[in-house]
Amino acid sequence: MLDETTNLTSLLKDPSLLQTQAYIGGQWVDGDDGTFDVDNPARGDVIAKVADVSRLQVADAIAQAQIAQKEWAKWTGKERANVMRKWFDLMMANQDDLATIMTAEQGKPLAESKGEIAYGASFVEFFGEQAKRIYGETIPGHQRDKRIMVMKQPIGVAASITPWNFPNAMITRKAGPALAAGCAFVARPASETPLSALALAVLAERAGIPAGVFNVVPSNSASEVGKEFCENPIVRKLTFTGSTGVGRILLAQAADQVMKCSMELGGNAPFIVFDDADIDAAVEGAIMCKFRNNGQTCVCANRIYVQAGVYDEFAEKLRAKVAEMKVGDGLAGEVDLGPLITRKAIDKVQEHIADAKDKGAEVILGGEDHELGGNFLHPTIVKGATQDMKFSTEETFGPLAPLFKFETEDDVIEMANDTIFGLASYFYAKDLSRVYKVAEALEYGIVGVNTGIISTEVAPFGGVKQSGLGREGSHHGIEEYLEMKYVCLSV
Ligand SMILES: NC(=O)C1=CN([C@@H]2O[C@H](COP(=O)(O)OP(=O)(O)OC[C@H]3O[C@@H](n4cnc5c(N)ncnc54)[C@H](OP(=O)(O)O)[C@@H]3O)[C@@H](O)[C@H]2O)C=CC1
Ligand SMILES: O=C(O)[C@H](O)CS(=O)(=O)O
Repeated sequence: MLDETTNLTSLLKDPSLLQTQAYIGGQWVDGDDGTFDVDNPARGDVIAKVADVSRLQVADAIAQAQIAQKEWAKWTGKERANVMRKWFDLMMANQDDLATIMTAEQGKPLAESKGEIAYGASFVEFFGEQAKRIYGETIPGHQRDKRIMVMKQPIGVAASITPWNFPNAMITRKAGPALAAGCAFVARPASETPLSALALAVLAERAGIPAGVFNVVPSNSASEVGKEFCENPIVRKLTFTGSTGVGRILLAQAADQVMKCSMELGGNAPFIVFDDADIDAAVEGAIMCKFRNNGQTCVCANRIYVQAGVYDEFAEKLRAKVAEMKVGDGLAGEVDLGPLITRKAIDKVQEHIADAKDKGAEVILGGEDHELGGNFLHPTIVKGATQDMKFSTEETFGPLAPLFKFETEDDVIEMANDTIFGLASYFYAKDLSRVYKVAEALEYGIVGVNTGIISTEVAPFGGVKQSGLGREGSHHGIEEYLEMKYVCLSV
């Protein structure tokens, strides 16, 4: 645990994983704009001062990436796969230290951080294997003297902007397919959590990923970096994970270059419990879905709809289980819920609770400030939630579980789909006909059936409507970093 006498370095088996300089073209460099502070969300202490790169330094990283990419693309898929496997192995060998760094800067419980390191590493492993399987095709000619080929080639330099909630996996979910495809990569991590990204660079260098192929440009000015990424003609791919609002800004900025964009944006996930569900399983699933990362994920249940006949039973069983959840410093030992990332995040949750109460909801657990103070909050459950309350249209991004009561299948499908978002959705039911019909009717990119956790590298993760563009993970994920070339031969 961090305190006045214990700093982050002393908690690490390999302190060299804690880097605060930028990693550009294979060199560790100071920021031309000085440094910015990284805080520990549990205690508020400054744990590191990290290089604040300038826009010129970002441009330099892009230029170096362009040079490196031309060589990297000449490597065979197998050669790329081999160094990516080493990167994966190093991530797993250093899982404890990477997790400690993550919890120190992001706050999630150590066990969740360890889980994220394995999840993040799985994208490097999976796409390293995919590097050997990037296939083109031949197509029967349209004339007797024509032969048609289709080639898949790397798009070039990819730039990435990622959020603080998954400081490792959101980067590797992009860098994995990018590097496997033969692209070079410039990563701009969230200002709250740059240390995890820089630790990834340390291991990429050790794995033998060539200088300039993987670059990390931490900065305190997100918009300046975003503009360089969008306006620099060398960048041909922008990949973003974050809020829909910022996604819109970046899409508008990238339009001038007609840049290929992947957008993993906000969500407002419905979690539906039908009267034929296994209620105990649904309670377990709701807890995992709602309170993972303290509710700070884009796929967390944001609205929990329970059919009238089982509403009170579900509410009481959920309340009893959540009341047992332990809140505390993620580094301090067995806790279920760490701090939220900032005080601003707390204020948003409190705003949603106050709004619900003003409109008639009943708080059956939590709701008040936590005795630990700071960024800690009691997990909260409200009954009597209705569609006019703020959490029905806004992502809470915190430990608030609003319980809505519904009567019929048609009613709940209409309410669940009544949002601009379309990322993840979940429901619990046993009847096969109902399962099939509801899965078809939900307007979301992801549907979890009798499960609250859907995250895996082997499946296509992404949203519809205003939750995003493109897919990450699965064999589909690498297509985001490839261009298709049609070759017509006259023979
Ligand atoms: N679909 C998905 O997979 C995910 C979606 N999200 C969504 O993101 C939100 C929470 O994460 P949060 O970090 O607050 O989201 P933000 O969109 O505020 O930030 C995401 C990233 O974008 C950067 N950024 C902010 N403004 C700009 C800009 N004008 N130009 C370029 N970059 C910018 C941020 O930098 P800085 O931190 O320095 O401000 C951060 O690195 C929620 O809405 C959540 O649903 C989050 C994770 C995953
Ligand atoms: O940032 C997020 O919320 C992640 O995309 C969710 S997951 O992929 O870790 O489930």
